[in-house]
Amino acid sequence: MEYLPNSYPCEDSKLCEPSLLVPAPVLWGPEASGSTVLQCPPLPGSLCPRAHARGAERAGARPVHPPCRGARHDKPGPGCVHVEGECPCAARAEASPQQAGEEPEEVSLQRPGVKRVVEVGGDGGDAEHRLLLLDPTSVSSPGSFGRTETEALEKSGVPLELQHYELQLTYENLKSEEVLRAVLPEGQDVTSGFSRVGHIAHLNLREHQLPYRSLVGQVIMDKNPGVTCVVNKTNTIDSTYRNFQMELLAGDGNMVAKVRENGMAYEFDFSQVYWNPRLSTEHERVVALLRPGDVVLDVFAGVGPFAVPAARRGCSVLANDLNPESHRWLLHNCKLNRVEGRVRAFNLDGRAFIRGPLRDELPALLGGTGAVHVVMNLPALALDFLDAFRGLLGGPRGRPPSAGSLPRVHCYGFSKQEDPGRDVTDRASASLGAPLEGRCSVHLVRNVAPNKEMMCVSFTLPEEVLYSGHGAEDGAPEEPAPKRQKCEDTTD
Ligand SMILES: C[S@@+](CC[C@H](N)C(=O)[O-])C[C@H]1O[C@@H](n2cnc3c(N)ncnc32)[C@H](O)[C@@H]1O
Repeated sequence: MEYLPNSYPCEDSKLCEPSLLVPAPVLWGPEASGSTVLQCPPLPGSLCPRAHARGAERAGARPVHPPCRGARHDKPGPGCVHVEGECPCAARAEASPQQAGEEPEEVSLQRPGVKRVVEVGGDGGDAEHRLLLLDPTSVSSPGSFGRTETEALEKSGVPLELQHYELQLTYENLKSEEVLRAVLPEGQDVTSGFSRVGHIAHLNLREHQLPYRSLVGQVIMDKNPGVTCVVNKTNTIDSTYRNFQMELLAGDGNMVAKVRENGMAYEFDFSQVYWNPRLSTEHERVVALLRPGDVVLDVFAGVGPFAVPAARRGCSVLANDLNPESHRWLLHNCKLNRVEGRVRAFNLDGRAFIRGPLRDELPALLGGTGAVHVVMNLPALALDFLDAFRGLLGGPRGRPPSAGSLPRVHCYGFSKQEDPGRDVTDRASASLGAPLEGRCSVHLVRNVAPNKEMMCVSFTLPEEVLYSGHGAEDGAPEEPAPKRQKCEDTTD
């Protein structure tokens, strides 16, 4: 692949039209019988690492391409074979199809705005033949075809030969990684990975990428239909409300996102509240535990991803959040999903909510027919809030005989310990003042960072905690939580 002299976009955030000359392998065949010519063009290693790697693996050697360059991604990107122990990224490698012994992926050239089947010799040329353009990153020789493809070609009488075809690509036809690789200084991470919340793409650029932030933002917006706003998260997170601090890289700056999760619609100002698309499975898991008629007490409700679907399932919900913006959008989302009749929303500190509205309602709720679930998703701090349940319904008489089943608590916590399950169980026990071992279940929610897990510990609130005569003082915790704290993890 060769860059034309005018093919480089300018380096100051404005892109001019780059164009590339790409010798793409071509499948050549008569229209009817599909006779095919395949010939391997010389492939430049930097642009087709997969093809090189595959050849090398076939020959029993190690891949010859540089390991993947993405600084942060969950799995190797296109054209990238992750080399365990060599990749600079923290990727949890998934075997490539080739490594897993599967058929290689689609071999025809797939690029936006490029026709895969072209006339031979231009319009009015050879009426007998058509060219099928192949992806040079997948096909380097006839041996690149998988068994199914080879059999199909043989069956159609297509000889295995490759032809060269010169293809002129413009900015429109390039993928974001290719554009960024062309415009960023050599050796620079080509990070085009981002998370998406509605129309907003959010990145987490590293220090050395910041000089190119506007350029990266523009390319991501151009290359991803529906993205009209690109922001960069700064490395700090406001620990009180868990919303990101962010700067606008490209686009209209409209921060009000509209998303769907597990069949529910949500709207919120992404710059003001917490929202994490990676929690959708966890929200679904917990909501699946609920039955119509149950009661949900959501202490750190955010904009409603537990509360709204729980209400839709037929539960009554008390949902609380300290952030006035979360509270506002929670009310909005209840209306949006027509469940406002089942949700009562509060704007209190979690401890005040537990020792206020929750305590007031609990005796009546425990005598009811439905189960009572308490959800506490503030993983950095929630385990510490469990002491608010000590002696919550305590008194000289203890538990009244008429009290029904005790509440089921689902409390989240981060752990960096070798045994995160034991760690969160021990911390929950210490906070409650009662041992939970053997009386709880622990669920791994997700890996948040290297050596950092998000866990959920679920248990029935022990009677000796709820009805003990010695309650934690009402109001503020004994040691006030820091107002702001630095957090290495910017995703929660
Ligand atoms: C990690 S988010 C979880 C939000 C939502 N439950 C979810 O699953 O997406 C934690 C929420 O707790 C709220 N919060 C933080 N500190 C709080 C406190 N002391 N009391 C009540 N809510 C608090 C934040 O505003 C944020 O919305």
